[in-house]
Amino acid sequence: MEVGFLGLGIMGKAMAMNLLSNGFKVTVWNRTLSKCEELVEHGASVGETPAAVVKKCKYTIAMLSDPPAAISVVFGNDGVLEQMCDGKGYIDMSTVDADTSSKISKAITEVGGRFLEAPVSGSKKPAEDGQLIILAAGEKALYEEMLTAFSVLGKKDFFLGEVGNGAKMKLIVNMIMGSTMNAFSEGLALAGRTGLSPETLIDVLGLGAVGNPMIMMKGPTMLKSNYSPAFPLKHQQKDMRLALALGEENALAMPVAAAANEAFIRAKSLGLGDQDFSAVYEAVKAEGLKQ
Ligand SMILES: NC(=O)C1=CN([C@@H]2O[C@H](COP(=O)(O)OP(=O)(O)OC[C@H]3O[C@@H](n4cnc5c(N)ncnc54)[C@H](OP(=O)(O)O)[C@@H]3O)[C@@H](O)[C@H]2O)C=CC1
Ligand SMILES: O=CC(=O)O
Repeated sequence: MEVGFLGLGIMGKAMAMNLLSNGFKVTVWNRTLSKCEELVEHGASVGETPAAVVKKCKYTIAMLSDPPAAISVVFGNDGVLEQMCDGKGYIDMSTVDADTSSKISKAITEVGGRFLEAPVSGSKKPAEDGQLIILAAGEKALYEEMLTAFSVLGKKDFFLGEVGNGAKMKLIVNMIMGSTMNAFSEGLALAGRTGLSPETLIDVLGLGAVGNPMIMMKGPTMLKSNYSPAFPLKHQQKDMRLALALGEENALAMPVAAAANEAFIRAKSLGLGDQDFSAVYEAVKAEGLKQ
């Protein structure tokens, strides 16, 4: 199977690499073209523009940072739409809101193309290990044609119906993740303030129901102030913002998520946007010191 791949950030690079090592022919493009080099060493071809990739490939996957990036790669100069035509499939795996996804879907299908949104849950390591959870929605037949690729990229896929449902599910999952990370950060900070050992807190959590995989994996690195990015904090804040907008559209107040979003915004203003999202712990500690 030959696929195009647009966006070689933390996730896209790992996903494209997985496809290559499982026998797919992959043509890659990235805004910063130098990031294609490592993939080329592993057998990928390079498309000069998103349009060139779509021209060459029947199926093109995108993994881009946020709604403006997803929109610009489709609608911009030399963008996806310029070569989209009958029978070609576009699979957007970026985390965006349902409106962005619907706008892209409409434009692609209006020129005869086929669209699937397929955001993923799981971070850098699951992407490297082909263990993502894929939340697909859109054209069912295209979903079925992509199952071979999804079985390489993920451990489980869900087909959730109409365009927008994958985006919504992903934002809800990440809203829970961001809120949990904040509660955990406050717990670590409070343990420290009260003279308890944060390391012991993690041990205690690990023995009970509250010690989820995220806490157990991130806790020890947070205590070492190691925030090497697996999931960049700026993307987690984007997801909180989009989830809060989804809450507003559906008349649901989400004060816990709103408070977590504020903490991520504070962390960004401390220059932590490109660090791992667990760096919100630094913002929690800094805020605590002010009081
Ligand atoms: N990291 C993670 O753990 C997970 C991330 N996600 C989601 O996946 C997506 C990608 O995440 P991740 O790989 O971590 O992000 P990165 O920040 O590592 O990569 C972002 C990618 O988007 C590209 N990009 C950004 N802006 C533009 C633009 N205006 N035009 C064209 N390309 C652009 C970047 O290109 P360039 O290299 O030129 O900057 C890069 O290829 C995000 O939506 C994120 O929320 C989902 C699950 C897990
Ligand atoms: O979107 C991030 C993730 O870990 O999933």
